[in-house]
Amino acid sequence: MKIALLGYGKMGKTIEKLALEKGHAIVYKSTKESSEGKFEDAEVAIEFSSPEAAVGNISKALEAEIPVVSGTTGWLKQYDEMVNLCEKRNGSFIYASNFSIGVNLFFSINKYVAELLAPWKEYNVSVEEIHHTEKKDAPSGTAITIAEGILNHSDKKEWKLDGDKPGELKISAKREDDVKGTHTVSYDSTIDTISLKHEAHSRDGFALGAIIAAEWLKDRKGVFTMKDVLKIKD
Ligand SMILES: NC(=O)C1=CN([C@@H]2O[C@H](COP(=O)(O)OP(=O)(O)OC[C@H]3O[C@@H](n4cnc5c(N)ncnc54)[C@H](O)[C@@H]3O)[C@@H](O)[C@H]2O)C=CC1
Ligand SMILES: O=C(O)C1=N[C@H](C(=O)O)C[C@H](O)C1
Repeated sequence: MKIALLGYGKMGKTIEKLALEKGHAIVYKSTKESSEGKFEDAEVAIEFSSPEAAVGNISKALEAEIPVVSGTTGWLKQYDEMVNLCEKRNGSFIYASNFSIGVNLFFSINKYVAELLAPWKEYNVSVEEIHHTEKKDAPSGTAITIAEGILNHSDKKEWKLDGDKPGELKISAKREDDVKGTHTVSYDSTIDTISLKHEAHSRDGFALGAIIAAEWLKDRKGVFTMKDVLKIKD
């Protein structure tokens, strides 16, 4: 598979390493400052850039009729715009806040536990995410997906960064040196705490999931999610 990497930072470089090991070719790569290779040679684009650059990068791929996998977080107010563009161009598009298989299983476990705990009002639920200090957005895209999974089964109305008012699901965001991504859901009562935790040990899981998504998307048309790719049913 011939891959274009839109964004060649920590994730772009990890994807390049694993894609080459799997026998794929990188035919184009771009950063904020420069690019190399021929974009039009790509069979699929994998986009991990920055919140400000994501919409431009995804549009560029869809306009060129190249299927695009996007993992950039922090731009989702314009998600519907990208879905509309994909439909207009009869293109192929997957966005996921987290491409790792473990986190996508965690999303389903999270929803199951939220439903199970819903009647037990003595437990107060909250979400915590910890990431490296270079991360631009807070809370993480993954924490937002987790919060949305809880809100469907909760009296709380909305998630809020550091929220502590009734009806707010609190998300705490911490930044520590080289943390790849740790997400914890806690159900606290005066008697005990129930915790669900996912801890990424490296970026390989995110990168591998994005490559699997690109392999799956390459010959399909439409807008998809990682649940489609991994055949996960909630
Ligand atoms: N969905 C997922 O599984 C994951 C998502 N992410 C997200 O991916 C994004 C990138 O993460 P990292 O690689 O760690 O960041 P990074 O800061 O190491 O790399 C970002 C890259 O994007 C490039 N870039 C910026 N503007 C660009 C433009 N207009 N065109 C092309 N390239 C441009 C930068 O030059 C740099 O090469 C972040 O939003 C992060 O939250 C990170 C890990 C996993
Ligand atoms: O910026 C990161 O590094 C990560 N970002 C994603 C997010 O915002 O959820 C996924 C992962 O946790 C790593």
